[in-house]
Amino acid sequence: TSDVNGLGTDIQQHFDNTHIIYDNSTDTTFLRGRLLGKGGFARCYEILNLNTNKIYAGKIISKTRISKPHQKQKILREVQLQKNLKHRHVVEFINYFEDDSNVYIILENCSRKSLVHVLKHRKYLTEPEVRYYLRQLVAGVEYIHSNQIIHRDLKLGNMLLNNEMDLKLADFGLATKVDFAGEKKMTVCGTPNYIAPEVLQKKGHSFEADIWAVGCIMYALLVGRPPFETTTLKETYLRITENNYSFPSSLTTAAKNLIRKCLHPEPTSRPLLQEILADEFFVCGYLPHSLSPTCCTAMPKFPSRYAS
Ligand SMILES: CC[C@@H]1C(=O)N(C)c2cncnc2N1C1CCCC1
Repeated sequence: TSDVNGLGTDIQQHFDNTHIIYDNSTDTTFLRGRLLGKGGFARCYEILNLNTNKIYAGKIISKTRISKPHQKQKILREVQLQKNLKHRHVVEFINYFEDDSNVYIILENCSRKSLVHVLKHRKYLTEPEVRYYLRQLVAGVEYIHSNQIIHRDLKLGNMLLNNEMDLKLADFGLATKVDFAGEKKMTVCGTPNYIAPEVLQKKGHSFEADIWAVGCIMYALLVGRPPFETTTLKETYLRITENNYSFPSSLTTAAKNLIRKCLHPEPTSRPLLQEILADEFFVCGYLPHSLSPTCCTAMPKFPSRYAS
């Protein structure tokens, strides 16, 4: 392939011009690139903005798949929630447009995929790495909660990494806006991965459901598997309602204590986001302010003066 638009042939080869996407609302032409994966109704692709030569991630949903009004509403609500959010640790919403056959959601590109991929390579992470990722996750969740939004599907697959290894919170498909102080949501349309007991039991839920998920994420990053994982969904749900999980002996006391607080069955007994960052786990251990991309595939050796 010749270097037609100065991108360099290594990137150029990802984009063939058989898939041209035109956004007439901004008079912008995109090339559709390689498939990144599927999420819900959407097929996700790298896409290249030919006006700016910048690469984005595009969620492309065929209109045939959202023929029923409530399905289109779901997409529009996701866009509505995400489009006004602007934070270093929340995926940036770029644009939404439609053509005859698809709707398009253009988002910030996260070239290093998600923490699912990191854990696939690494099995489990060191405590300093977990502090590094959790600090950014908590910052992003703090921001969306301050905008009255509950994410409701925090999980490793929605924790994406850009080229600089910054964590970006993604996928507001199950998110909801709290309309008044003290409002309790009664239902979720979809199945959250790290679902909290109060959501399962339809007792009314709010921001605390995201804290439960942060506890599940912290456990999964340190142990290499989720706290309530079993072979069937029914058994997993039973363990969640029974609060039945255990720690491997490898975990430090500070890590176990923080996870235990986040996984408290009573939502109001769980820590606030600010309390998580002030917890002994964070304060009494080394928190790297940057992480090499090699940590996606190999265990880092932190300077020995930073014990754990
Ligand atoms: C486009 C969907 C999703 C996403 O939201 N962003 C921002 C993203 C940004 N960059 C790469 N991938 C992204 N993904 C992946 C695609 C498959 C699963 C999640």
